[in-house]
Amino acid sequence: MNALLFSPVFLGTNILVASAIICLALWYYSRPHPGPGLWTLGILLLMPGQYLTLGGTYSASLLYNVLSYTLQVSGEAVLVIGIFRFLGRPAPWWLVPAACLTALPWLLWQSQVGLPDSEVLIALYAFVSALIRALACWALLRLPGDRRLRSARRFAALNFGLLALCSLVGGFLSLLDDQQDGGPRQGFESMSEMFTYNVGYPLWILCLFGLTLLTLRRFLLAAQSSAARFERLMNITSAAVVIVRNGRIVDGNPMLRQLFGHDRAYFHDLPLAHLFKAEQDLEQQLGRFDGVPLDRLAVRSDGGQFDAELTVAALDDGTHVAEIRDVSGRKSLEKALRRTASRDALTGVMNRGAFNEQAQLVLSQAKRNGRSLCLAILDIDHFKRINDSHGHPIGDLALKAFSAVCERQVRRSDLFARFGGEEFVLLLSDTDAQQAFALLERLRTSWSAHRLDIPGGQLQSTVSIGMVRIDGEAALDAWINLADQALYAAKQAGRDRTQVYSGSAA
Ligand SMILES: Nc1nc2c(ncn2[C@@H]2O[C@H](COP(=O)(O)OP(=O)(O)OP(=O)(O)O)[C@@H](O)[C@H]2O)c(=O)[nH]1
Repeated sequence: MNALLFSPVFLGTNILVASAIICLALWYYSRPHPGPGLWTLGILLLMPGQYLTLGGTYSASLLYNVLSYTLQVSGEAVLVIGIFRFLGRPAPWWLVPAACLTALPWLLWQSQVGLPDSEVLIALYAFVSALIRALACWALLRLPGDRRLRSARRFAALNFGLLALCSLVGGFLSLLDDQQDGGPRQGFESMSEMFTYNVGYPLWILCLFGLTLLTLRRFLLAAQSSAARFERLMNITSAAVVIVRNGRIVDGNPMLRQLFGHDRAYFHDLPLAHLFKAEQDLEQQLGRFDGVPLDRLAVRSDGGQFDAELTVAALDDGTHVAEIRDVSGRKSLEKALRRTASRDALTGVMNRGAFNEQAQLVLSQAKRNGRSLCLAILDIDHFKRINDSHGHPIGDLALKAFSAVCERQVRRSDLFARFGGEEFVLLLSDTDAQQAFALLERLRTSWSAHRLDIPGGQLQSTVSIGMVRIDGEAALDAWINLADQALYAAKQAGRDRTQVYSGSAA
């Protein structure tokens, strides 16, 4: 028992347990990168193979010997396959059956001689493992891969090379052991085992250290690459990016200085909210709107303001990353687009779509407040004749002039729009029928008095107007229809007049 407890074999197997734990940790922390998982598997195969040889000798059972041998060579092979995978190469799985098949010559020899010879098997294992370890050394030295891993690879290769040499020497010592007096020996009595555990295992620990170094170096390189990518991204992005801790700026990219016009020192420890106009409790908002863009008015060093989009996202170390984008160009474009979409292209007054939208609002507000409203449709008389006798461009000029005459006279709160062709609509807020009639008459007479300068003379025209007082629950279309009826009546009555709808809306 004492011999077992102090046996170097026991020490060796326990070193393998520790190695398996280390490789397991390497695998866990480097997932999903390949390599350490196979190293762990290799050691897990080596361990039972080694335990089977506990006590320094193989048993007389053939099955026991073969099982122990194949477990150990498979473990060595899987470990080397792990190195191939770590270096990003395809896994040479053929190595496992090839290593196991090396037991065949020994089995054949045993079948001839009869008695199993453990020292010869140990020697065979030593020679085969020397080959496998030499392959690991070659792979680490020669296989292409990330140049930045070169020094760590050389270190690991050196140790695997030395381990391969050690296996060779161990193998020869096993054969020497075999020449000596027969019979099972304890670990202390076997030269090969003494050599393996005194030289081989320290070298194995160095190999393990080499593999750990390689993995750590890969972590470091990955972190460095990610930091370099982040830095590059920060430098080329068109947005200001800041790191914020407790609502205060810790770091920012060059665009931050460019956007706000301050030097780098100004931003250090500055509350993020100071970059914006209304300094609401931004810190609270940061928590609530994680990753949601917020519209803010940002303030430059010269006091100038610009529309900014602020997006803040929490990082896992308790800090926030904030992206500040100058969106003033986009905002003014949006404004221009909105304006274009709601305006009539020829006259510049509101178009029918925008009128319908806004008129609905005015109607519902007036209903709530009990205010009076009037709606009128204005139609230039005999407009076809203008087109026919002076041409379409002059017709366009007349439409523009009519719009200008009307716009000059209506209030800002009134809605004036071109409905299409030579037809216009006017919604008068807070206006009773009398006031509306007076205004419409003023418009009508202004237009008939207007003289439009055209090539070869002046153009004069009249307008007919149909008006209705909005005094019920009917929808907008219904009021437009009634105003249209009044307009028709005005046209029928000889044009150039304002006709008030006299019937009931119902
Ligand atoms: N120049 C120009 N003409 C237009 C435009 N849109 C419609 N028109 C013309 O306006 C004319 C409208 O003619 P009608 O609907 O017969 O009306 P009208 O000649 O004014 O007759 P009444 O309304 O009965 O007085 C048509 O000749 C259309 O081609 C435009 O944008 N520019």
